Amino acid sequence: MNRAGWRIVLAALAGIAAELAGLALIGTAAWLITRAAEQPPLAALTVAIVGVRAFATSKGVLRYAERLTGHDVALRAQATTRERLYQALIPAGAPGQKGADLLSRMVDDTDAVQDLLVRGVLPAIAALVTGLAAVVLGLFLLPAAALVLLAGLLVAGLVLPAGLTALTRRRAARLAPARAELATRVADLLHGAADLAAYGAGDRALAAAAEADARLAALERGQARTSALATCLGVLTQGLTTAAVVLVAQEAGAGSVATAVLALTSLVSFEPLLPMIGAAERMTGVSAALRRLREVRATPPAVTEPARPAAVPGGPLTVEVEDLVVRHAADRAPALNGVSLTLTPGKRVAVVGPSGAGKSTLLSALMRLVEPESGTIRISGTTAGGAASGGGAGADGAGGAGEEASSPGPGGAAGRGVDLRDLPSDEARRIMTGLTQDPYVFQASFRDNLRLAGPEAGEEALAEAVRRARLERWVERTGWDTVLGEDGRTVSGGQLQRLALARALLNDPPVLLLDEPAEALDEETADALMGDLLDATRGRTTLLVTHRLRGLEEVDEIVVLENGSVVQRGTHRELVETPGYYRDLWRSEAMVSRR
Ligand SMILES: Nc1ncnc2c1ncn2[C@@H]1O[C@H](COP(=O)(O)OP(=O)(O)OP(=O)(O)O)[C@@H](O)[C@H]1O
Repeated sequence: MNRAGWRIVLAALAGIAAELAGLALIGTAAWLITRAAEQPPLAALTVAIVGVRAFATSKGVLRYAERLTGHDVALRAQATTRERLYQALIPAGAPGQKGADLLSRMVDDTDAVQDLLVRGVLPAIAALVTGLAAVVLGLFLLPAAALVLLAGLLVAGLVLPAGLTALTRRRAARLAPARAELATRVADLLHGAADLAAYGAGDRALAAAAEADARLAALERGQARTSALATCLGVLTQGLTTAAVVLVAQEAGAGSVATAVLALTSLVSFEPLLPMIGAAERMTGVSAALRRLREVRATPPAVTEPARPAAVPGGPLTVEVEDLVVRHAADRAPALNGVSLTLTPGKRVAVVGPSGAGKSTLLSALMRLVEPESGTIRISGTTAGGAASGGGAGADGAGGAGEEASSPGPGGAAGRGVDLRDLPSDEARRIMTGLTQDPYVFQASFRDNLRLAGPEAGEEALAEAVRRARLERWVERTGWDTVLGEDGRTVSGGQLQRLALARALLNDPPVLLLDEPAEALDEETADALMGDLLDATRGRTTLLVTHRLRGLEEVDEIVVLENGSVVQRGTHRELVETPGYYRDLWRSEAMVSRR
């Protein structure tokens, strides 16, 4: 048995010992009082007096030990569960559950693991052993009374909890949707407050939330009534069983000492059992919580990690995308349908196309966030194996455009570099990463928000990234250590985009990916940012996804995507002369800027 197993055994033994000490205390005390009433010589009572003291003291000590060991086991189990959950969530592509639901799984559902042990398994074992001990004692004193006690214990320990569980299950089928509905209504109220206020829809939304609240409250009241009734019936069973034991004992002429011992041990043997009725209700929720946790853990990761990871080729890297097909769901058309492009060291490629064309999907595939259905992404360097040197691929002049070298890793094909699928996904993201479509601002200082992309970065590197992202004036005003607000709400869209760009520049990956860097910026700022960005990426292997065409004269190749396929490719000069999406967009941009 492992250490966790031994800890559970220890906690269970401590719980059993504490309950048995309680039973023994009451049994001995009952014997002592009734026997003392018969006024025997003091010597006849000495052992019982010592026993009462010993059981009273040990009961307290054992109860303390039980709480200590039980909670130790439960908290450790909870920590392990949470750790496993994090491990299931870390791999690329978090499971389908999002936001509030995932948070509730992380917090409430993992608490259920603690309840399972502290309120379920461990007390149930102690209650079972105590009940058995009382019945065995009864068998020695008066078998008929023991049978009465056994019947009472079965009603309180099995029938009532089973009945309550069945009723709770039935109600849970209505409670869970009602809870989810209230949570959704409240989330809508909180997150949509501005829109609700803007269109005067706040009262309606509030009324809908109040209705959902009333429905949930009614269901919960019903559940509370059922649970209270079951607890009452448990106490009633305890009283009736004790009375029945006394009657049976008197009927059988058991004598006052035996009657008192039987009556009081019967009464006490119910004590650990009664909380099990309430626990049964909680356990219904616990089993649902455990099922939800299993669901998260069983969610397959978005991409498969290689069994034998290949080494990242060394030197400036070339990325070759060939006939890439990516489908987000089996029943949907492919988001990318046979896309090919090559990024040689120092080359800058822009990907443009209408909304939904598959631009972000292409970046996700390069970052190993989605698994391609077919096609390949190959990475080759100028030297074989080893870690790729970080930053500014091509900056040292090595490996000009089109230059390739073999980099035979264990899973790589010699001569043609390695397939991206043969690299661990975090390695893939170390060599190819950058600005994502929905950058997030953490509730932390500006400095820490930036350091996310370079924990080791010194002050100079931070300042340089800030300067290149044209953020220095804002940082001067707000300060490096200003904590950015919840959900980044103290940051404007433009500042958020610049912060994300600063992160990408600070991280300085061998292949820089930029998804809509000028998104949400006004024309003037967007132009300035794109100008700076194109300066900052000169000589750096870059894939730039953008909606704006201004500045693209500078990039080496432009790829136009439509419906997941490449419909045009070439330089800016070539594309503005060719009829198609690019020329149309270029003309409409020019018309807008002339106005
Ligand atoms: N996680 C996803 N699950 C299902 N479908 C998705 C997912 N991500 C994208 N899609 C679908 O794939 C297609 C391509 O989306 P993608 O985000 O790559 O386009 P895009 O060109 O980047 O669009 P935009 O310019 O609006 O960001 C769209 O039809 C989109 O609805």
